[in-house]
Amino acid sequence: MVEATGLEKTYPVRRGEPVHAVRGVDLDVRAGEVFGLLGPNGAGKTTTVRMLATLTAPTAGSARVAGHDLLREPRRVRERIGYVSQAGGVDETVSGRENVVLAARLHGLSAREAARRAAELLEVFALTDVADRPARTLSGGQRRRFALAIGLAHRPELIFLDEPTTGLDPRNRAAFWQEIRGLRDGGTAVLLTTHYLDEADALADRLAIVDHGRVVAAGTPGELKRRVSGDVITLRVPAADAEPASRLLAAQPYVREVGGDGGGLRAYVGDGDSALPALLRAIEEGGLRVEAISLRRATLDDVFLRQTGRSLRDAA
Ligand SMILES: Nc1ncnc2c1ncn2[C@@H]1O[C@H](COP(=O)(O)OP(=O)(O)OP(=O)(O)O)[C@@H](O)[C@H]1O
Repeated sequence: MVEATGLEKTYPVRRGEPVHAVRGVDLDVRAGEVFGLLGPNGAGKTTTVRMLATLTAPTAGSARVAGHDLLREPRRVRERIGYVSQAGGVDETVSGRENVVLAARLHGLSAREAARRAAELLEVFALTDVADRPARTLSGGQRRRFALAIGLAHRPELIFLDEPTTGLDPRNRAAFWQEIRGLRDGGTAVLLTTHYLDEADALADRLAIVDHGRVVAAGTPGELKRRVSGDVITLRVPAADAEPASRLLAAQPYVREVGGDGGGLRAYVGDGDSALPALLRAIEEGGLRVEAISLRRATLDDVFLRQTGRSLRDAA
């Protein structure tokens, strides 16, 4: 669905250094999958998606999108894709239904076909009851679902969703994830951007983690987490003990990698349940003090931490 090679985007800035928003991104999104671009604010996710959706021209690189060359056949690409921006693109002055009908008409459906398609989508997204209210009276969750229906009006093979659940409450988010899974199961490929770790983990079949305009890791959530190792032991020690504690951790045969500082040292281990008591013994024998210790499974944040040295939570 998407094969991108070396995509770059540089924005010229008046009286300033140009901004290298995207610095050489390769992507491969297959039919029938939800693909996630995960990264902090400003990582270049929106710019990448806007390039793939023909909305802004790449400075360098090439891509095939939905079977067509992005640069040579942008109109063909546009016919086959849908795009839902962060803002959502719902016209507030008319009803939700009219929004969907209008989108279908714009893509060349007849008035009758457009009405039928709109009714179908409103049913799928449980919007029929609120479809004829002015769009400005809709809740945030309803508005998001209308934006999705608008993006799907012309039955695209691939839909781009930019931060689809930002601002939704947890219940609406979970419901929206189900809608997105439903799209995929119905054969529409989905490329979405997110800065939520749990969203990428729960929703993406495969993902690329982006930072400063580059892909720093890519794979299924499971593969990425396995790459980090199994479990993470986090220790808080007094500042004076941070250096020796870090050395002591690194010297343990079952510790694969050490990261962080005194505020939160991280030891990546294969099997946390057996490593934890061994580590506690080693610390005691070393005469070091520990203020807090915890064990958890590796998350996508650990993948990001390992690749960039920062936590996605702090970076976002
Ligand atoms: N039109 C523009 N002119 C100059 N710089 C821009 C422009 N659009 C984006 N940028 C810059 O490019 C970088 C990447 O922005 P982009 O919106 O792609 O990131 P993002 O990962 O989608 O983040 P967010 O989630 O905050 O939208 C940022 O530093 C941003 O300020």
